[in-house]
Parts: sequence; C-alpha cells; structure tokens
Amino acid sequence: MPPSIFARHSSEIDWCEANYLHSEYVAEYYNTVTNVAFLLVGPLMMYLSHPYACRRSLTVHLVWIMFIMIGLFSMYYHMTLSFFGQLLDEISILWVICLGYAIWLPQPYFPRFIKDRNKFGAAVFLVAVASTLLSFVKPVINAYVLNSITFHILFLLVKELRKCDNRDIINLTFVSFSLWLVAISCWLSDRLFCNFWERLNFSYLHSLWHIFICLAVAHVNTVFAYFDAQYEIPDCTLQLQYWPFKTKKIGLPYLTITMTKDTTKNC
Ligand SMILES: CCCCCCCC/C=C\CCCCCCCC(=O)N[C@@H](CO)[C@H](O)/C=C/CCCCCCCCCCCCC
Ligand SMILES: [Ca+2]
Ligand SMILES: [Zn+2]
Repeated sequence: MPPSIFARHSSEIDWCEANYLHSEYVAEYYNTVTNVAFLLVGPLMMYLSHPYACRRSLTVHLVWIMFIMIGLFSMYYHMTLSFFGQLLDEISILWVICLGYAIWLPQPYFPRFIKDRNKFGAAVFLVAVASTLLSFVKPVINAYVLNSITFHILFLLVKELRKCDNRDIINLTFVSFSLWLVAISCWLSDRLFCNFWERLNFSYLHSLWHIFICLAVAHVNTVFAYFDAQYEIPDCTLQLQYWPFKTKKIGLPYLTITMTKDTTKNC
C-alpha cells in the first residue's frame, strides 16, 4: 500500500537541511521559517503597488495574494515534506507565474493568432490547467521545469531593455537578475551538491533561496509592471521608488504614478 500523499516524507524530494533537528513537528526548520519572507513582502508589495493597481488592474493584487499563499504552502511543504505539500507549493508557483504573464506580458509578445489581452488570458488559463495535470506525471522534475521558465523571462527582459532609456529601470533589472542569480545558485547547490555542503556543516542554501527568490520576484515584477505600463497606460508618468530607503534606492521597489490626464481608475 503506497503511503498517503499527506504522509510526512511522502515527497520524493528531501532538501539538504537535516530533518527534525529543532522540532519533532517541523522537518526542515529553517527552510520552513524563511518562508516568512513571502508573508512579509506580499502584503507590503500590495500596499506599495496599490496606486499603480488602481490605474492598471486590481488583478495585480491577486499576484501578491498568491505570493502569500506560496509562502504558506512552502511552509507546509517543508514542515511535512509530504507529496501533497510539494504539489501545493509547485502548483501555486505555476499559477502565479501564469497570472504574471496574463497581466504583464507586453502585447507584442502575444502569439500571432491572439489579438487582445482577454483572449491571451484565456489561453494562459488553459495552459495553466494542462500544466497542472502534467505536474502529476513526473513530480520530481516539476521544479526544474518551473525554474526553466525564467529563461523566457530573461529573454523578455533583454528585449525590453534594448528599448528602455530609463536608467533607474535598467538598474532595477540588473539588481533583479543579480538576486535571481544568487537565488538559483543556492537552489541548484542545495539540490545537486548536498554532500559537499554537509561536510562544511552548512546545509541552509535552500533557506537562502527562499529569501533571494522572494526579493528577485518583488524586483522583477516591478520591472514588468513598468514595461507593461508603457503599452497599457501610456498616459501615465511612472516613477520608481524604494521602501524603506527612498534616497538610497535600497529596499522594495515600487512605481508611483501621476496621470497626465484624467483616465479611468479602478478605485
Ligand atoms: C511577463 C513575465 C511575468 C513574470 C512573473 C513572474 C512571477 C513569479 C512569481 C512567483 C515565483 C515565486 C517562486 C518562489 C518559490 C518559493 C517556494 C519554493 O522555494 N519552492 C521550492 C520548494 O521549496 C521549489 O523547489 C521551487 C520551485 C521553482 C520555483 C520557480 C521560480 C520561478 C521564478 C520566476 C521569476 C524569476 C525572476 C527573474 C529575475 C531576472
Ligand atoms: Ca532535509
Ligand atoms: Zn523551499
């Protein structure tokens, strides 16, 4: 009788951090606790991006609500290392990436047979449903497939950067890329070189992944929001700001928005 999908350690994946070192209920303590970053950054980005969301679309808030859900599901996953927890974690990531594409992919990148964003959103929804079903086929590769989407995201960034003359946005993109590079290096090292890190008595790279990928996504989403606004709300003047260190340009990036003429608002 195979173990229940809810059973502890029913996932095929066990991260490098030693299990049950700090609590009999939490399999990977630091891999669980570091997901608090998502529970902090998600609400903060909702608050900071509210003026932009009012002008662009309130579905922007759904991205950050799902971001918080990712943090909760990842906490549950690392607490139990259950197959159910792994799928909750990976499927929630899949859906938030799809939502990000549905909202922010600039129209010039739509497939030729799709002319407007509503139709593109419907196509993305179908892809998300099909991908969700496929995630049950070989779960051990799901995370690699999800991470490979980043290469398309990098392609989009390069294409848009070539047309961008805003120094602040160019700088933000490089910071996003740097954060992601550190994050994916931690993720791959934890997955592929655990024995090496265990010998150094440092098996917390996946915990660092959580922190850096959380920050990378907060940064890259702001870059895509800026590029998207050039196409979707061109009558707005956008300025990049940072919280909490406004003058030093360090912290969470967000867009302030001034209207050149009164146009529709969602709130
Ligand atoms: C038009 C493009 C829009 C792009 C929108 C991108 C939105 C990405 C939103 C959320 C991704 C959050 C990923 C955090 C994962 C946290 C949970 C976790 O660590 N899960 C692991 C198990 O614990 C699991 O192994 C991870 C699976 C893969 C995660 C894939 C992350 C893709 C990140 C895409 C953004 C890259 C930023 C690139 C910056 C240059
Ligand atoms: Ca472990
Ligand atoms: Zn994780």
